[in-house]
Amino acid sequence: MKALKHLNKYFFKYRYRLIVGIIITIVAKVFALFTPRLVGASINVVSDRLEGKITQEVFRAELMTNILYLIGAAVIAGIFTFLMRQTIINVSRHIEYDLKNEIYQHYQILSLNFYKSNRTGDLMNRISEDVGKVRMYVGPAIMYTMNTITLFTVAIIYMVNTAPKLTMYTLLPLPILSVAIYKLSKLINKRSTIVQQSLSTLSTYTQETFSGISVIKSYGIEPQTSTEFDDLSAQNRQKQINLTKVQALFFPMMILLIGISNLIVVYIGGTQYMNGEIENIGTIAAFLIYVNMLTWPVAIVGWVTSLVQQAEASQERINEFLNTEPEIRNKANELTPIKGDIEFKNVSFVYPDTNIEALKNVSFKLNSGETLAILGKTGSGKSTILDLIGRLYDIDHGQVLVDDKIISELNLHSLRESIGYVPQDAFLFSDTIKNNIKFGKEDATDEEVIEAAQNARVHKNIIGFNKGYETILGERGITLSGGQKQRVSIARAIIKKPDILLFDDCLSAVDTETEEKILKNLVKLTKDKTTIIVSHRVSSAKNADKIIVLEDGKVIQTGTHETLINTDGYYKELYTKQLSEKEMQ
Ligand SMILES: Nc1ncnc2c1ncn2[C@@H]1O[C@H](COP(=O)(O)OP(=O)(O)OP(=O)(O)O)[C@@H](O)[C@H]1O
Repeated sequence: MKALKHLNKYFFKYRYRLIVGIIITIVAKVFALFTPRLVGASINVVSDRLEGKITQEVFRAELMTNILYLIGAAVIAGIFTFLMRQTIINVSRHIEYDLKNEIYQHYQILSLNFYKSNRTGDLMNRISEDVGKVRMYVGPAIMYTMNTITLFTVAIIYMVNTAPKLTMYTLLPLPILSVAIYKLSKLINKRSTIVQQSLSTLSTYTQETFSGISVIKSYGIEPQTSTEFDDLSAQNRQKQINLTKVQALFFPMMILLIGISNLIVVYIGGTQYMNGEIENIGTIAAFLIYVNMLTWPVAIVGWVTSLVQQAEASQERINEFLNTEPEIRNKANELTPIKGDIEFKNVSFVYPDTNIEALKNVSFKLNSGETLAILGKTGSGKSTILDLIGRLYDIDHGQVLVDDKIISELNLHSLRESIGYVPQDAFLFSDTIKNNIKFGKEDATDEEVIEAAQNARVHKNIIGFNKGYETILGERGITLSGGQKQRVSIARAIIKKPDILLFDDCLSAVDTETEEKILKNLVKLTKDKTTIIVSHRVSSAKNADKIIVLEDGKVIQTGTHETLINTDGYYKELYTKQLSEKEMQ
């Protein structure tokens, strides 16, 4: 129960509703428990009449009163049972909502490393499946426990008062039932977890095949994927059948034990009545109803125990993530306005998960408003430099300075707010093009959206679509070409008018002519902004104030376009190669 302590703050938050819920539960059960007594009393009236102890008038009047009480008690019990669900189950839904939000907020502040070391499916499971299991503890488990406690207390007090010996015999099979149900529930849970896992394997496989359907079709491997699906599906079927087997035992077991209890009441109760140990025949009828009313709550004790165990395991998994500290922490509470000077001083960086040394002793300085181009072969560390400027990782060796301050001492929000970042793989949400661009600046006007799209030279493409800026992208919408995606992503970054612009090889999918035009627009837009352009093309780098060339994490060349084309090395070779390619076009 240690892990579940995390929920106490929520119980406290909803304490009044919970208390009302518990009172309502008690009232509902107390009224429900009038039924057996009234039925018993009615049978006694019948028996008295048969024996001639009461007149026909008294018989009628008493029977009528009992019937009216029965109806009244049933109606009140019904209303309160409805209210009981409305309060306790509603509280569990509120707590489920709060817990999901808490987990989501925490996910948001965790660093990239966390996302790399945990699978997305796992993150999603903990926020949905596990929270769902915890809710079962908060709602049904509490409600049924209260139910059982009330039923037992009220019923047993009455039963012991009327026939103590019969009570003892009647209740004998109930603990056996509870233990049996507990064992069965555990088995059911174990097998349902196996079914869940197999279902998630099946859906992950299906989702992947659908996402990669074009690759599957072009390689003509549909038959293989069908066979694999068939195998997974067959495994799933077997697991479902195994689950059904144990589930099918649940009700027969209950019926068997209820039957035994009924037999005991009839046999022992009957004998005692004949011996005169029990005065009224109605007591046997009342006991029969009590036994049937008590069986379900007793079975539930077993079920609830396994619910609580599952909730405990789920909450432990949730707590594991909630207790994960974000690696990147904001150390400055005050906002720090950013001007845009950037300096790397002997920076070395090793990716913690792969141990790859992506940067080795890198140094450069860029004044606010200047443009830096970074070139180099693939895997040479270019994107890593941009990641470090956005402080997606903290470094161990050297210093990254922004406005002459160590980056980790700046307010994290101010830093990221001042950066417009265009990643290598443009990621667009399944939303309208307009909203995708506005993502960079939520309160942007339509004019601003259009201006940004024009500067990224994607406006004409957008108005060519039937719904223009309202066109939906993504799975249920249209698919943009690689170059169009890159340009929407550029529009998203420039609409923010940030002080620092980072372009990570984001023109690779556009032709050189469009690249030229976009770069021209960018020169205007980035005049007073610090800009870093990562590229494989000299054409993207030639107008930069500074150029650095990376190889295997080290800076191997620094200069301007003019100095570098006159120096033997990577840049000059690339320039000559790309110049001749251009001439050949
Ligand atoms: N998130 C990461 N986790 C672990 N290793 C990484 C990560 N990102 C990059 N690396 C490794 O760090 C090295 C530098 O990668 P980086 O992405 O900075 O190169 P790049 O110059 O931008 O390459 P490209 O031109 O192909 O984009 C590579 O060896 C890469 O495998």
